[in-house]
Amino acid sequence: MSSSSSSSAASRLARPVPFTPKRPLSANASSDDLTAARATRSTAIPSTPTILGSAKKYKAALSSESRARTTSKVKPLGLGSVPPTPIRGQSADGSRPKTPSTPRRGTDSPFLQPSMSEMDVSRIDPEEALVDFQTVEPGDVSAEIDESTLEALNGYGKEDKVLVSIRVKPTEAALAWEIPNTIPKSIKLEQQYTKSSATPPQDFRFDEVLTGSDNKSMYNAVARSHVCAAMDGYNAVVFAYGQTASGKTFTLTGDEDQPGIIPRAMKDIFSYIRRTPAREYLLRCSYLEIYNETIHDLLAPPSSSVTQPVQIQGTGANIILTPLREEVVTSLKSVREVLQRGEGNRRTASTDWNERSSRSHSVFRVVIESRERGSGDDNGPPSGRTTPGFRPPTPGGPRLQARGGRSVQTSVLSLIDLAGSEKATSDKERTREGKYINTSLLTLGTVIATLAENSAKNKNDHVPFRNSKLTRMLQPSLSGNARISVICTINPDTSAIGESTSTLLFAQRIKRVQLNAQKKEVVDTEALLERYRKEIEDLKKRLAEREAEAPVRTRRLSAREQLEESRAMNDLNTRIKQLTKLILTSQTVDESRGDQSRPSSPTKIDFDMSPYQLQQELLGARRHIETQEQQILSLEAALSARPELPADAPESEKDRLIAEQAKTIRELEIVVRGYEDNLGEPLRAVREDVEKEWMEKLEKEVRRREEKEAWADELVKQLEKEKKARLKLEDERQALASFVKRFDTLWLSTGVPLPSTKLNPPMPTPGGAASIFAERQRTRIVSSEVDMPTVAETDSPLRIGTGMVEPSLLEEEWDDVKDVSFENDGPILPPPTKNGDPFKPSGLRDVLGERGNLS
Ligand SMILES: Nc1ncnc2c1ncn2[C@@H]1O[C@H](COP(=O)(O)OP(=O)(O)OP(=O)(O)O)[C@@H](O)[C@H]1O
Repeated sequence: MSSSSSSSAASRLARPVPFTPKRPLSANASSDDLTAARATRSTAIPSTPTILGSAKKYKAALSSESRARTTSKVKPLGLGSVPPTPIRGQSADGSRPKTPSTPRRGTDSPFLQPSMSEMDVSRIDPEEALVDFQTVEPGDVSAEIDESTLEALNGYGKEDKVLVSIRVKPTEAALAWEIPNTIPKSIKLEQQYTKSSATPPQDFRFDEVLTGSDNKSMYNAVARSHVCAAMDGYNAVVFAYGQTASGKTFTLTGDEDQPGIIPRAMKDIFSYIRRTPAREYLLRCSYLEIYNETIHDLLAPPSSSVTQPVQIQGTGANIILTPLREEVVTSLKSVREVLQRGEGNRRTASTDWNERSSRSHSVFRVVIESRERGSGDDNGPPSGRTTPGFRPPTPGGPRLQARGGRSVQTSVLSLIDLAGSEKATSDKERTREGKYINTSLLTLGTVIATLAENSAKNKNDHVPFRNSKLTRMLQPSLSGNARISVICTINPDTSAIGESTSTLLFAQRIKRVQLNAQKKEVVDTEALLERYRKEIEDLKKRLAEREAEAPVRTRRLSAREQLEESRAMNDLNTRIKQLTKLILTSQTVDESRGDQSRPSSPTKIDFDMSPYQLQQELLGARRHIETQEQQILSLEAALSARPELPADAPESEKDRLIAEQAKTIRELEIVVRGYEDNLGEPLRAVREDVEKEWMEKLEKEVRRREEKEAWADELVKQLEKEKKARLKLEDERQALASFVKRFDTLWLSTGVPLPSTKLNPPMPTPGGAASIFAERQRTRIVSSEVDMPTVAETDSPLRIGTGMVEPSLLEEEWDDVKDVSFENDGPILPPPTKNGDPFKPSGLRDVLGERGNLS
């Protein structure tokens, strides 16, 4: 690069970039043209955002544990720094009292069983949690989100590709990259740094190429549309990828002067709520990091996060992280508290390149639950919507889900700061971390490459999501069900050409990944929002009952009991107020701007349900569907039983009634469909679990059977051999018997009386055939006990009683026995003749034959 071009490029890169409109029709289109083009491409945001969600089952628990780890510094946050919130009842050592979790459906109110209470918001004093979230980021006026901005931003909702942007870090050093004015949103290596000057440097083109330090324009260009998509019901993921020290954390978190994507996104979320009066919201945040391939919950107390790492459970797109703490946030103040706590727990360290390098991948997640506000939400207990156009057949008759019929839309916004790829460092520990970081980034690269290849060639090759925790966790999003924006950060120095090129190649690959994010409508009565609503309803009923009984009761109570009674009623009141405050509406967001009294309410949610619990949930949901179907039937009956309109009724009146009826039916269909969708996930999960369990059992049985068969074959063989050996023994016995008989006959024929001591019977001698035989048999039994699987007698094709084992020799063993000897087995002496003459040997040999015949 020449010095003049270098300086001009440097000034271009260092210059803050103004808001960059996305995807112009042509390189020189005016901004008005662009806005118009985007507006036509996008769908107008409905005044009532569409309903979506996935049924999440969880146990909720409010908790106020928020001890920061002492090992790491707290990075400055974009939301400004505030002193830690003092908490009433804090102990001397700074630890806060632990609050148990919310009782599950069907349990009594925590106020009736204080010791069992799992959700005690009353411990958080709103007065002590005061915060002015406007002071966090003066100048960034949330009112910027107006209808037209939203429409324009939502243009990206129609995209099925990942939004890929490059952010070039400002630098004082010599630049190796240029951003040509002629080709918009492109970047290329200066000619002089390409290896072969004959080849022109490659132009890398992206959705955005950003320079400078202005985080606001960066956020508007690459993340805002995705935050709005998440508020509109789509899952959305924004992540930063790049070499170490290239500016990922600066992009995601930022600093006090330039807040990054996370604080800006949270502010937009609250703005969105404020400008959406028709809906009410519940927001939950979680924050985790993947360090050396272990997932740590950054919001859990440090000790428990170390001892209890977060596990990824489930398969495919249905993964669950457990145990993972989620905290309900109701204001920017509570968000900031959560962020500060999580940031404090992140692992950072000084490396050769970055004084404060992230040594882990961090994921900040916001679960957004929302639903239409019911007619009874403002005054008195919510009673649900009365079906439009429906006149109940009986007073107070069927209503559309007074207890949980309104659809709840759930979406997740994930903001991810990946650890930076790096070379080996001078520090051993950093090098070890670096290996894990590089391996998981490599896996991410492979996964993206395979996905891109699959999309391009319409293939279905195996994607190695399971090769790292990061890709496993991102699997649902990368598989398509999320809108994704990736910001690839590069350091344009000449010293980092290799790393920057590799980042740009990664960015090019991810651009080819196909997405298909969907919204779906579900009726999720288990959603926390719904549970809060239900609990409020129950509590109000209890309070009303107590109040009605109060005049009679108090007359019977002692002074102390009266005091307790009034305390209990106070508790009920406080609880109702607190729960009501947790449910955000545009009205309460506005109120909280004014009185700043919304408490921060950390809530623990964990997702570890056993298959049994899941099945119970499933049964409950099924019963609910049946009820719904009954309701539909009775509603349809009621509709058809309606008095007909008089013939002379105006057409407009008829049309109105028809439209109302059609709407009613549509709503009922949505309710049922929602339940069916809702059931889909748990059903699949349960089926997969059951199938897996039975497949394992089956495989085990097959293995056992094969082992048994092999054993049985072995026994049969052994039996055959024993049979042969026995036959041989029998022959031997018979030969011996016949020998004795002939001998006796011969002796008798000599006329000499038989001596009183006859020929000794054959006895086993040590080392002889019988003892070898007994020894072999013993060894066989012992070895069969060791090697053979234990099989019940009834299982075995052969029965072997230990006491019944008779000595036997296998054929080859028998052959080994060279000498069959008997006790006193000396030479057979001829019997003396009557007159004392020696015996005639020839006759005897005739009778006996060769001695060898006996063996
Ligand atoms: N666009 C930018 N404008 C101004 N300063 C920047 C920019 N990008 C990065 N920096 C500065 O560069 C330094 C390193 O940035 P940062 O910590 O964000 O890098 P990183 O990619 O997150 O590194 P690591 O992967 O090691 O965590 C910080 O001091 C940051 O303020």
